[in-house]
Amino acid sequence: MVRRAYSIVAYVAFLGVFLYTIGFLANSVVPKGVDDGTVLPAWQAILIDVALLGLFAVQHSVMARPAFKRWWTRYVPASVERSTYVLAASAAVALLLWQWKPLPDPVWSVDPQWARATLWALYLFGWAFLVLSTFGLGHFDLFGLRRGEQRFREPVLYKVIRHPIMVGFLIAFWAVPDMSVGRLLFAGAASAYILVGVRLEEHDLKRELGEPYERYLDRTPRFVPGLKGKVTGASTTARP
Ligand SMILES: C[S@@+](CC[C@H](N)C(=O)[O-])C[C@H]1O[C@@H](n2cnc3c(N)ncnc32)[C@H](O)[C@@H]1O
Repeated sequence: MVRRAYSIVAYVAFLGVFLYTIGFLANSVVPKGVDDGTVLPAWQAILIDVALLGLFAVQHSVMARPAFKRWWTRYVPASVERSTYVLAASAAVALLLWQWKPLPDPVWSVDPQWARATLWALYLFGWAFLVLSTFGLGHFDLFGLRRGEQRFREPVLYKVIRHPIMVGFLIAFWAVPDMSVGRLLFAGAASAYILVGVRLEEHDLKRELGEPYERYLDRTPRFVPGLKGKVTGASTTARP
């Protein structure tokens, strides 16, 4: 009962932070957007923002490593491991949203109304696409509400690319009509983290899921549909 309540609290925390982030990066609806707040000297703002992004990256990657999971499930019951991970990630993002220092100088600003509307539509599409993708992998397992077994899955979007959730984030980070220096720092650093993070994830999944995932790596591109040819028996068996 207590565990159930804990996992619901973690999920609600994630949902709150997630929805706030959509408004934060759009500079609308929420009280403090990415370009709002006290403007500090640029070097100070950059130091603080990079530290906040770094904290999230360390939390997210270290706590996801199998060795770390083995170690801390000696202290945290395995049944709440995922919820604790979700809670820690939500706390790291909440801290970032709260303490983020703006660098509001414009980098680009798109003028024609139709282009602005298209970019906003793409922005919302990115968020919707990533939410949809989570359901393919088991939304409630991913966010700690249910404890499913770790097994290889290849739902529809994952047949086309290996990382649709990350593609959704990348679209949402870059599809923006008004790009400030601060927003660019966020998009650049978060994108770099995604490029590293997916490699770490693939490395772990190869070990955990074995051959089905190895074959999957061979036949399915990372981010861009069609970049790699469809699998042939030869490409799979040629792998040492
Ligand atoms: C936040 S999700 C991101 C998944 C993927 N990188 C993406 O962008 O869609 C991370 C979790 O998905 C799991 N995962 C990723 N690909 C998977 C697959 N094909 N089958 C099963 N689990 C997978 C990983 O083990 C990890 O726990």
